[in-house]
Amino acid sequence: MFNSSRLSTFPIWEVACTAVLLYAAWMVAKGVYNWYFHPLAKFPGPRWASFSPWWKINLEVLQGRNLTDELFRLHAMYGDVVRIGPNELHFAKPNVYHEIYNPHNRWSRDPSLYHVFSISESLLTIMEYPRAKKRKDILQPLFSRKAIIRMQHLIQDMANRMCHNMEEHSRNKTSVDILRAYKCFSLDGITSFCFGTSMNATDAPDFEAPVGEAMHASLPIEPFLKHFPFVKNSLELFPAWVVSTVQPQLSGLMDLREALRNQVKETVAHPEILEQAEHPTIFNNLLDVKDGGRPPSLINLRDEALLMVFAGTDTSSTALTIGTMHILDRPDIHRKLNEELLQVWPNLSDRPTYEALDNLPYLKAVIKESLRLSSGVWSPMTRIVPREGAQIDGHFIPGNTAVGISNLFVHLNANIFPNPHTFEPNRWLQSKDADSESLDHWLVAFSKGPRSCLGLNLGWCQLVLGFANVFRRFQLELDNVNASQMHWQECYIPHYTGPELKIAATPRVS
Ligand code: HEM
Repeated sequence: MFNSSRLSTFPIWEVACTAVLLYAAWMVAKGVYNWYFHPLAKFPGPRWASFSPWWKINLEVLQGRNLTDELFRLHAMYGDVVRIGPNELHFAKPNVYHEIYNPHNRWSRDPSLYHVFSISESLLTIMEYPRAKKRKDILQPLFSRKAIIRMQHLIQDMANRMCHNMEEHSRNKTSVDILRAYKCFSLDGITSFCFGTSMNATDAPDFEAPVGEAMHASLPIEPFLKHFPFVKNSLELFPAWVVSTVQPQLSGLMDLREALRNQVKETVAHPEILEQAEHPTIFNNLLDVKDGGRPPSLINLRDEALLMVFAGTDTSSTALTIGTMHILDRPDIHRKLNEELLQVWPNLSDRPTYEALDNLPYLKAVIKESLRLSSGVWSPMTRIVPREGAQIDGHFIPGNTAVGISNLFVHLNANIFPNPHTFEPNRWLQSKDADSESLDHWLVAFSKGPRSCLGLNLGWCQLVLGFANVFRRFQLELDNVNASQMHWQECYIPHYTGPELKIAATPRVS
């Protein structure tokens, strides 16, 4: 029988206090070890950063600041290598980028950064290289340049739908929120390309598509979930409707999750759907298992699909937005781009091919400059040094250390890119003598090495068709906002937090 008197005599407070004290003592002992005896003890950096992970939690979660802003300050104080965690180093010299992210380094991803992106495994979140390579080899053929050229009509179709919605704005005499427009364009392009079904976001009035809005709303939670993974895992335990009721701004995201889960379920139950589809999707590749291997689980397939959406939507739309805002701020660049587009696209009712547009040198320079200033991922993409250790920037780095360098340290380096904060496409056109290094070597928005972007060709195609369609088909003017007012927060990728980016877009007649 239940004995309540036994419970009342159980010293619950004493046990709790002892547990807290033991935890605190363990933290202090570990902190002291980290300061004085850890293999990274000789590397400079803020004292509390090496003591415990709470230095980063305080900066990113409690103060809500960008780690990369702090990194620029720290490197100015401490030099080229800074210890920014008990087990983490950040480097500042651009050439170190190619020491860490290069084809020969098969280093694992750092789970403490990447675990946040999915509950099961997807290409981005498989930490070890050999298993990631297997998954990448399966998906790669779908994302080759040849495949993108073959399926360019899918992206052009989304560009048409975005332009129709912009025309609607013009008829209603309202300006277009260009960030939202590009997000919808990228989202629809990726979902239609990867899964064979579009989310129809480009058709949403004012480009306010629930899925796009939900993705935008969910991103600022990333720094918190990164440090407190159990919260992310417990979100998965609740049905979608519960999460949507408690957090209504996440309802679009839950819808997307459900839609992809149902699609995956349907596809697995009826694989003949794949044969009937108009074009191959990631599911054709993932479910086509050879050599007696096992296909990924349902949840695994859903997470792979979700990650495609997250990896490709914001990265492409941020580059398009940053480029567009800067071009409209600079009449000389705007004029030059329009003149070039007019040459290959003289008749407005034609649609030049992706290959023809991709051959335009000035458009290419505009895209590279947009990628440079948007930079793909902002947070240092940490990798784990193999057990035997490695030489980086002339230092011996012990095995199992997390190392990284943010893309921003390459793209904003004034020696490589003079006046780095200025949008200057011409810098990509200046001829170089045969011996000098091409500037392309320093364009790292898609990262480098074996874990670099799978969707590079698709992303590039979205930029080419996005810029070409918007600038050729519309006369554009900034509506009471300019490029210097843009504001971005680091949530692994840049997340927009500034004023609405409104553009008056009038359809051209010829
Ligand atoms: C302008 C557009 C894009 C940029 C700048 C970009 C940038 C990047 C970067 C920097 C990484 C490395 C991330 C890391 O190591 O932490 C990455 C990886 C990845 N990206 Fe992209 N991306 C773009 C578009 C896309 C698109 C359209 C897709 C697919 C739909 C995509 C899918 C992926 C995937 C699956 C990975 C993981 C690759 C691996 O682990 O091997 N990306 N991307």
